[in-house]
Amino acid sequence: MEYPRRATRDVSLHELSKRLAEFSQVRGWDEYHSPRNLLLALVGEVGELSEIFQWKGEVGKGLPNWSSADKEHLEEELSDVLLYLVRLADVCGLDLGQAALAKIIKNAQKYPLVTNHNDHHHNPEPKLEKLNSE
Ligand SMILES: Nc1ccn([C@H]2C[C@H](O)[C@@H](COP(=O)(O)OP(=O)(O)OP(=O)(O)O)O2)c(=O)n1
Repeated sequence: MEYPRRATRDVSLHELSKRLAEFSQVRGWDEYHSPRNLLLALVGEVGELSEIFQWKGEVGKGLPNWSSADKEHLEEELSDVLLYLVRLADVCGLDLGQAALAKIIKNAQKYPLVTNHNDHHHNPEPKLEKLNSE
């Protein structure tokens, strides 16, 4: 695949869930896709994802100097993690998209924005009360 890529349509977690359910069903894999097995598979893929960054030192945003092949490999491992995560939530009967939105709201309540009016021009970045209090 070439980089940078054209933006295409948005993909929903529901769509991924449906595609994964069908993928498993037609292969007769449903009995193996238990919550525990999927969790272990997820952790295994997180390990493979970590290997890509292992020993590299800090990596710049946008992955400067990475080859297309390296970026494609990263895309595949990120996808494996996402797909097992989405499948895990689905077989648990949970709506991961709604849960994640609810969690973002909860996070915002836990870490409210604190605007420092006196220092606005010097430091326009919003401060996190939680970090300041630590
Ligand atoms: N029982 C399985 C096996 C695989 N997959 C799907 C989900 C993952 O997206 C991908 C994982 O496939 P592999 O276990 O073959 O892992 P890799 O693609 O990482 O291959 P490799 O470990 O050889 O790099 O296939 C699945 O849903 N259920």
